[in-house]
Amino acid sequence: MTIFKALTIAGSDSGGGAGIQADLKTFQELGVYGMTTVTAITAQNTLGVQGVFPSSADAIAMQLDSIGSDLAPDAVKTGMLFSKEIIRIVADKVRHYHWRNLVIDPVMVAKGGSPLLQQEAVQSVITDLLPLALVTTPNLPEAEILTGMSIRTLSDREEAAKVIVQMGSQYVVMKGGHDASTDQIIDLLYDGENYLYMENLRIETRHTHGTGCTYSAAITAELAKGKSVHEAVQIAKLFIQSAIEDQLGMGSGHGPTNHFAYQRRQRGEIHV
Ligand SMILES: Nc1ncnc2c1ncn2[C@@H]1O[C@H](COP(=O)(O)OP(=O)(O)O)[C@@H](O)[C@H]1O
Ligand SMILES: Cc1ncc(COP(=O)(O)O)c(N)n1
Repeated sequence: MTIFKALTIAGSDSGGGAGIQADLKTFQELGVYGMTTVTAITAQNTLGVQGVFPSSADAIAMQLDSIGSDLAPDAVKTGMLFSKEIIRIVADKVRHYHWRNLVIDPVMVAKGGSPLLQQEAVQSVITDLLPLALVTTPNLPEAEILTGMSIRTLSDREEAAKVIVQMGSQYVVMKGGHDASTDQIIDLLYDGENYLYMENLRIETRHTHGTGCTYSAAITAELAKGKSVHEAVQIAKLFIQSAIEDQLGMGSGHGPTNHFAYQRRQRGEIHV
């Protein structure tokens, strides 16, 4: 049996719902061997981010070299990258090791409002990282910051996706969870030619900590197994829907999603 390997380059979330922890749980649930490069340690729980401690440049470069020189990942994702310097190192190593199947989740702000990317680093995401990306997964506020556009209508979303593809990402998944004006959540997948809309009813819950991390990790895991981007995104969508729907109810703030739920559903242990 071949076990495929995926690498997450992201921040650690002590609360276990987002970041590296969400990514590894998702890889494991989807049958993919997970590896990590920790870009920062965050002290974090369901109430917010209490501290951010970026890793040193050497620590990041050496983790990437340890993996690159021995354990060739089949797919790679990035999450919290925090600074220009970290982005530059990551981009250099991705190029050096010829890592394909790169998923960029352009994490900027935690749900509670704490910055996870310095403002001055946004331009580095655009110039250093997006040209290397197979898939970029911005939420609506991130898409606005990357493109400088105000995104109100569906045609604004299409236009912004086009701009992100022009910046170099081959595919864009624009996540619609932040559009509070409707009960219908609309994610958009753009491949440079066609737009695919994926719609679902908003699940009423405050437990959405780590949704973006989990979704992009599921896409990465499926790409590692050799799935096409369209197949990977569709499986990831089912994964995140199950994880949001089957609530764990942990913590007194915005709790984690349920990484067990997708497999439990596949095994028939829970029903929609
Ligand atoms: N309340 C919800 N009900 C159903 N799906 C959701 C909900 N919130 C987010 N999602 C889905 O979770 C994924 C992450 O979306 P989003 O919350 O927009 O991104 P982020 O976590 O990066 O801010 C998307 O596929 C989105 O459609
Ligand atoms: C270390 C870390 N990385 C990313 C997020 C974003 O979380 P979300 O997936 O909810 O946008 C987070 N809160 N903490």
